[in-house]
Amino acid sequence: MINFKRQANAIKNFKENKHDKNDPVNKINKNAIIAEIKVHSPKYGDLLKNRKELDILKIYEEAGAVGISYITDKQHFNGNFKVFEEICKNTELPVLRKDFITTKDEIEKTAEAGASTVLIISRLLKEETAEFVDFAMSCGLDTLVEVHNKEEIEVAKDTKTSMIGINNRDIRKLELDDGTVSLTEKLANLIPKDRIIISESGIANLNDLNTVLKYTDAALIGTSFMKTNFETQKEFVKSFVRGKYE
Ligand SMILES: O=C(O)c1ccccc1NCC(=O)[C@H](O)[C@H](O)COP(=O)(O)O
Repeated sequence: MINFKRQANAIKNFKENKHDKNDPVNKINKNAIIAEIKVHSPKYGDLLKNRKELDILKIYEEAGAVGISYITDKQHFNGNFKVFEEICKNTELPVLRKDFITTKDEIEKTAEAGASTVLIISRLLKEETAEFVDFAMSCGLDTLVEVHNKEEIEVAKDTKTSMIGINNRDIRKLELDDGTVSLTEKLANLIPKDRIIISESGIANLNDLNTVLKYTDAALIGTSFMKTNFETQKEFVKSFVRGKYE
């Protein structure tokens, strides 16, 4: 029995059943998309625009996302941990907490909130990355270890993480760069195939998506989904979930 609350399992299941015409869900849901409820972008400002996070959650669920991401960092992304808890409570989908985690207390807090996955940034935790992954796993969480260059991939490979995320943006620039999906093309082949690979950030359209999905198992998308207005958001996200797969 697949536990869909576990992000790594959900992505594997999505991939394995992609071509199964008898599976009523995966017949139409072709691409594994982690959809981010992103309330603020350092570059574009307010992205929520008077909408409610839980309404966006519903739209993402109905559009067939494989998981949900939420940034709890307040300083740059205007995140709110209480909202994160509400999101976890109100969905059967696995939820990823994105933040600049540097303490084990924050990992425990993430598990207590009912999240599936916690982001572990190798650039931030350096030689402590493996220890933080082990700790998160002992709390029952999946881990997404984020990398942005070859050296960070080496760090990620030395951990037990099930998922490695290539961030197409340089997080040090706090999103004032647009990111480039060519980074995923460049780095994905350096990651062992026994890990689930996720391309994160800067995926703006179906061309970008098709590019990253040639190399990865899933894509994490926030800004372009949030910039679409409420009326057309479901169809827009659906177009990414069902998009042409080469
Ligand atoms: O990625 C990080 O290291 C990170 C850590 C803490 C807060 C935010 C962080 N990055 C921003 C994002 O997570 C992006 O919003 C996400 O990857 C979606 O990207 P985009 O589609 O370009 O909005």
